[in-house]
Amino acid sequence: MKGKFITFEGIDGAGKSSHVEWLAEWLRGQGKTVLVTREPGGTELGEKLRTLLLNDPMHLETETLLMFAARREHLAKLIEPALARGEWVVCDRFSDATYAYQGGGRGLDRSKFLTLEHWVHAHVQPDLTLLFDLPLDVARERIALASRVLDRFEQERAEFHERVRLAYLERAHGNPSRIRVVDANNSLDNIRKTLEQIVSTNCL
Ligand SMILES: Nc1ncnc2c1ncn2[C@@H]1O[C@H](COP(=O)(O)OP(=O)(O)OP(=O)(O)O)[C@@H](O)[C@H]1O
Ligand SMILES: Cc1cn([C@H]2C[C@H](O)[C@@H](COP(=O)(O)O)O2)c(=O)[nH]c1=O
Repeated sequence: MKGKFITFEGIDGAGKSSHVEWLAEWLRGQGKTVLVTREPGGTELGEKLRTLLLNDPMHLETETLLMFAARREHLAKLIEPALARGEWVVCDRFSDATYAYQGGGRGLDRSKFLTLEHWVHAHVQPDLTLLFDLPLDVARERIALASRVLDRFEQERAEFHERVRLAYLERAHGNPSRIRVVDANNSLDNIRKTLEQIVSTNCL
């Protein structure tokens, strides 16, 4: 049977990464072979681009093009071959993040996003996207509690992150069959029950 492509999305600190490995293990328990990966990153080149993207100031269009360059490499080297082998791919962020961060957060012209999306992966879209949604102040509190060094995006002002959140919700509204909004202002256990239910209903 064909593999599925599942992506995780949400504002910084929404709690995505706390569930990516968990979902992969749960799917393995259902007999699936699962590849876990992330964006920007996933490949050797993509991880180098990630370091630049998360640390070096750059023009908005440079940032957008590098996100899609990393994505092109990721699709060619990891995602498409894994799906072709019948494996499942669980990816921490994908193009919805460009829509939300570069589009919503920074104001990139939507037609430029659509052109790049069409060029780079018109033929591949996630089967399911889990959008972790929660109020910004809760996400900020979680990040503060984790006391980690903040990257270039995490250092952005609250208004930037509010715009990112709204853009994600707007994208979900426009793609209701692919993007499922998960209430991330909840316990890990409750979120996991929700994920099990969504994935079972939509993918298994
Ligand atoms: N449901 C939850 N309740 C309380 N704390 C949580 C919950 N989920 C995650 N956290 C904590 O919040 C912090 C951020 O979580 P995590 O790294 O999973 O978020 P993220 O969405 O992947 O963030 P980023 O995109 O910035 O990497 C971590 O310290 C994590 O332990
Ligand atoms: C794919 C993608 C990512 N970003 C931003 C969003 C996050 O702030 C960082 C990645 O960090 P994480 O801890 O792994 O979530 O990159 C973006 O702005 N645009 C994108 O397309």
